[in-house]
Amino acid sequence: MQKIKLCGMMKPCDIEYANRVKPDLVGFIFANTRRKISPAQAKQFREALDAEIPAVGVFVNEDISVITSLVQNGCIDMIQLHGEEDADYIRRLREICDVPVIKAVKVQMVEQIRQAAALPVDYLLLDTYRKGVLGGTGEAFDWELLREAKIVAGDTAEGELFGKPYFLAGGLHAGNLREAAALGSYGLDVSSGIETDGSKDFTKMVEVMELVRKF
Ligand SMILES: O=C(O)c1ccccc1NCC(=O)[C@H](O)[C@H](O)COP(=O)(O)O
Repeated sequence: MQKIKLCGMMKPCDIEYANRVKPDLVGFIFANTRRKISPAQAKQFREALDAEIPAVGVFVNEDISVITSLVQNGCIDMIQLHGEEDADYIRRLREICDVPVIKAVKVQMVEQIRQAAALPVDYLLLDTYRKGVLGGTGEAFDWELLREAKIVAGDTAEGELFGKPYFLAGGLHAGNLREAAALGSYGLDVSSGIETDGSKDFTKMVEVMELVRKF
């Protein structure tokens, strides 16, 4: 069954919703966007969150010491790098933090995916490129690029690209999830698609989870 990550938990009620709908992972944003939460909020959220649901900290070119402190304080269980973090940065981070790492790729061409897969990370997350926007665009990228990547990579393992399990992200919502799921990723990542007027929407979270659990 494909994993589902519900990203951008911003309020205590979002954690209550997550505990009820039980995604496989949730995301806490630490990058400078409207979804950013503080380390103190992350601590509170992690304590309130079902112990079986890993919390993924999402960062953009962050100081390694900031990430390390959040891991060591038990605020996050996984790391998602959403900026221009290179192999050297990731190696230094991994020397200190013994948790799984996801590298986001804002897909404009297949070669970017191949290069990201060569990094010392556990998972890839394919997201939408939009100039000047760090993430959470609410827009899908051209999935033809993913179909092309699958042919070029020639992986035999389900859910992998160039040997790495990958999440499909970017503009997913109840209306396009079936098509997205059929592309065969390891996991699906939804943020804007479970929001109304910029806040997480319990009804949309239920709808998305029910759909994904049926595929
Ligand atoms: O969501 C954000 O605000 C964000 C900001 C900076 C870096 C990453 C961010 N989101 C990371 C995610 O994993 C999102 O779920 C992913 O970008 C998809 O978002 P959406 O298109 O809104 O579903």
